[in-house]
Amino acid sequence: LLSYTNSKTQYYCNTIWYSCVLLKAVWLLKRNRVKGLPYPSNSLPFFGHALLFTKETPWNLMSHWHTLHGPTYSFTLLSRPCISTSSPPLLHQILHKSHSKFDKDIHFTYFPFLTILGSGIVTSSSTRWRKKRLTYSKIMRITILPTIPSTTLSSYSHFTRFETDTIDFNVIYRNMTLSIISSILLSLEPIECIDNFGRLYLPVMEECNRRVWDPTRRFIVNGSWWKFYREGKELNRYVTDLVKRRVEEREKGGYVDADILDYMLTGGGVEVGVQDVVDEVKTFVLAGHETTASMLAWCTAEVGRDERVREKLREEAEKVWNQEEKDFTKLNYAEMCLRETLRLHSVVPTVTRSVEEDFEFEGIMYERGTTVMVGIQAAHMDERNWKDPKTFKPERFSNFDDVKPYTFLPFIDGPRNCLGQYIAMLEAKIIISKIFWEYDLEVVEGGKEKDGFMVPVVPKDGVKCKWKRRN
Ligand code: HEM
Repeated sequence: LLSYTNSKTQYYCNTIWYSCVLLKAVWLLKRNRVKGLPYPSNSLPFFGHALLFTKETPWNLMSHWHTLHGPTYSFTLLSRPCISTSSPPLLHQILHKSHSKFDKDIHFTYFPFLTILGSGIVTSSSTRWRKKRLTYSKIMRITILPTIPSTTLSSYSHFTRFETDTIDFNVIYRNMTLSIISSILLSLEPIECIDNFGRLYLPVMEECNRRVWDPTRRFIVNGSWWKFYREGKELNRYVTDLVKRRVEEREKGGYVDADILDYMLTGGGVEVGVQDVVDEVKTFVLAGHETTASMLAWCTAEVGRDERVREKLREEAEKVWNQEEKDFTKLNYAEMCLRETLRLHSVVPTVTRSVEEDFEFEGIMYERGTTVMVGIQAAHMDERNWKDPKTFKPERFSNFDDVKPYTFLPFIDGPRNCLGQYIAMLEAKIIISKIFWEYDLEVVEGGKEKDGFMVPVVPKDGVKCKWKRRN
C-alpha cells in the first residue's frame, strides 16, 4: 500500500478508506445471520451461501436444509441475511397477521422480472396494491368464472386437433393456458395470441429466469442482451397498441365489461394511465399462464403413470361429460389430483418477502432488511405435515377442510394470496378430466426430473406422450 502512496495525506486517506471497508465487512458479517436460528455450514465471507445455490437447484437445497435444521433457519446470500421458514405459526404471522411488516422483495428476487411486471399488482405495495386488489378481487373470484368453461373448451379443441403420434404436453398446455388467459384478459383468438404473445413473451420470460441466477447477464451487452432488449420493447409496444385500441373502442361505446382488460380500464373508479394497464396486462399473463401449464404438465405425468388414479378420474369424467348440462362442480377427483400435484411438485416452490420493520416472534428478532423465504416446497414435503410425502396420493385431499392451516400453500395464504386460483383450478380440472376421458396416454419421455432453475418449476424434458383417441 505504502509503495503506491507518494504523500502523507494520501497515506492517511487510504488508511481511512481501507479501515472503513474492513469495518463495513465486519458489520455485514456480524449482521448477516439471524441470531438464535440454526445456520447451515459452508458459508463463505461476503458470498455467504450464495455459491452453493449455483451448484444445486435452490429449492432442493433449501428443502434439504429444512430436513437438517427444522422448520426455520437462517442463511446468507452475498452478505444479505435471509431466513427460510415452513413453520405454520411463523407463516401465519408473515402471510396474514403481521403481513404489513413483510413487503414484496422487489429489489432482490423480483428485480429481474420487472421488465414484465413493472408497476403491476404482483410488485406493488401499500395503498397502491390495496386499490388494485379491491378492483380485481370480485372480477377474478366471481365475475369472470362463468366464462371460463367455454373459453377453456374452445382452447382445448384448438390445441388437441393435431394428428401426431407423440406430443409434448408441456408445450400443448403452455399454448392452451396462454390462449385462455389472453382470451379472458384481452379477448384474443388462439392464433393471434400464439403468433404475438407466444413469440415475444416466452423468450423474454426465459431470459428473466436466467437473470435470477446469473445477474451478470444484466450487465454484459452481448447478443442475448440485445435480443432481450428488442423483444421486451416489442412486447411492450404490442401490448400498448392493444390497450390504446381498446381505449378508443371504449370511447366509441364498444366493449363494456367484456373481459378483464375492460375492468382494468375502469380502474375501480380511479384514473389509470396506459402504462399502468400495460404493466398489469403483462403481469396477469405472467402470473396466470405458465403456473397453470406447469401444474397440468405434472398432473398428466403423474396420472399417466398411475392406472388406479387414471381409472378413478375416468369414472368421474364419464358421469360429467356424458351429461347434456355439464356440471363441473362434480369434477371433485380431478380437483384432488390437481391439488396433490401442486403439493408434490410445488410449481412455485418459494415466495420471498422483505422485513420492513423489526419484528420479534417467539424470542427471535427479525431485523429490518432480512429476506424471508416462504418454504412452500418444504411445507409440502414435511413429514410432520404429510405422511409419506413423496408419493402421489390424491385421496389426501378428499376432505379439503381437514388440511391443517399453512401446510398446503401453492397459492400462499392471507391477503396477498393468488387472485387467479379459482380460474386456474376451474380451467385445469376441465382440461385434465377431458384429456384422460378422451385419450389413452402413455408417457414415453420426461415428466420426472425438474428443471432446476425455472419458476414455475416445469418438467426438465417436458412430458412427451403417445396419445390415441379412445372409443
Ligand atoms: C397453478 C396455478 C397458479 C399458481 C400455483 C399460482 C401461485 C401464486 C402465488 C404463490 C402467488 C403469490 C406470489 C407472491 O406473493 O410473491 C400468486 C399471486 C398472484 N397470482 Fe397466481 N398462481 C396460479 C395461477 C394464477 C392465475 C391463473 C392468475 C390469473 C389469471 C393468477 C394471478 C395472480 C395474481 C394477480 C397474483 C398477485 C396477487 C397479489 O399480489 O395481491 N395466478 N400466485
